[in-house]
Amino acid sequence: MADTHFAPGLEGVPATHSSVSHIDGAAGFLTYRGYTIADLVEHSNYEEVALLLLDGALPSAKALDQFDRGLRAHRQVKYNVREIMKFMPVTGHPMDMLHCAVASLGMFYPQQELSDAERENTPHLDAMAMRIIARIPTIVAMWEQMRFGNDPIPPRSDLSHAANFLYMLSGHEPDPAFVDILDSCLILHAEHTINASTFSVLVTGSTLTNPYHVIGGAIGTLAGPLHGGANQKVVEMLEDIGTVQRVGAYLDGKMANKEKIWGFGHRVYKTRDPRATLLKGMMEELASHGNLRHSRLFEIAMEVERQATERLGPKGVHANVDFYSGVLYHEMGIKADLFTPIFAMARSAGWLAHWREQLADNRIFRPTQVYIGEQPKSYVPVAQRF
Ligand SMILES: CC(=O)SCCNC(=O)CCNC(=O)[C@H](O)C(C)(C)COP(=O)(O)OP(=O)(O)OC[C@H]1O[C@@H](n2cnc3c(N)ncnc32)[C@H](O)[C@@H]1OP(=O)(O)O
Ligand SMILES: O=C([O-])CC(=O)C(=O)O
Repeated sequence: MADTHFAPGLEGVPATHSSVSHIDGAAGFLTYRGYTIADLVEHSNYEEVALLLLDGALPSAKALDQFDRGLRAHRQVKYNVREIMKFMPVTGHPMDMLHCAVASLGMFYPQQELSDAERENTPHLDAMAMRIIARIPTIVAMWEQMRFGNDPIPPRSDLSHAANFLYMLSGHEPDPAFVDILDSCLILHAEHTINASTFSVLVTGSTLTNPYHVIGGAIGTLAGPLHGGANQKVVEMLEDIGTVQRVGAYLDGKMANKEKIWGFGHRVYKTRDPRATLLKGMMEELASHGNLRHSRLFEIAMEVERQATERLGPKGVHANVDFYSGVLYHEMGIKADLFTPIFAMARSAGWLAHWREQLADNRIFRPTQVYIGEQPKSYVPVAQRF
């Protein structure tokens, strides 16, 4: 069979119609439902952006208030989820924990797959989406306490989504500057067209399975180092480089061995990812106040970006969203293995918006393949095989 239509990694192949977000990869431009990410970071907050993604339009004050109250009211997870988490090895990666814990939420709800009536019932789907967005931060923050032998810190309903997460992570009143930064990071990570994890949402959702499987699968997909897992790798790489003076030799070694530079390159952007620009700007803003705790890491990051862009820019390989996010989280005192779970917290809104879009016009995903195996032949009994 001819393989003229085969595109490895489905590069350039449209998998769906969508109105959730749009990327101009040549210009380095990203919009959610028509609004630029820069505008949303400046004027909005994560709660509003999540609802914008889910509903398709900026909400009225009443709708936003209702959604926000819903998020605050559903932060608690059932005691049984905590019991399940108790059996997970504390040495496991938080993304593995999150994958299991989110999938397990489906067992605490009556239906295992969506009936036709449920699929067409918008308020029912809205409620499921809102509850998932509300609970992922709780699970991540609970784990941060539980893995060090502490009791989870109960969520607070008087705090915003970002503030409550930071509070639950540490048990301390969060620094308002860090709340603002995290809120902006959540906005910037909330959505990104048909990336690998969102594609997994479309495929899993198209079978009409429950949203916990859909989001669990997406979390597993995001965890990989070629996707969301790169943010942890970036900070590990910067630590490994250690000093600004070592950047050149480090990059030369990587290039010579044909190894990837973490946080660089993108299937769609052939210029700098606009989210990297905004994240770097936030780090510069923090630095301008002169009290960065980890300025060394930021200086190394900037030098890696400068030198890696000199080497890889001509190929269209530039810094992506994962390059500066970890440096920011590190500055906020967040551990490196929580960077990708924070990405998942944010992306849950985009995933669920695509899940809703898929259900509204569903057809099961079932692509084909180019068969390159053997033609039919006779079975050979084991005694006659060499
Ligand atoms: C949230 C996100 O998912 S953002 C992406 C996060 N992932 C990373 O940062 C991991 C590092 N980056 C990568 O592995 C890739 O750039 C990906 C996975 C993001 C995109 O992969 P693809 O679109 O398949 O790009 P592909 O691997 O074909 O790269 C094209 C060329 O650029 C090079 N290249 C791409 N990324 C990098 C990199 N990070 N370091 C060095 N070279 C790179 C490739 O070696 C290839 O070179 P060649 O044409 O000489 O063979
Ligand atoms: O779009 C992609 O392929 C990966 C990405 O940047 C994201 O998911 O945010």
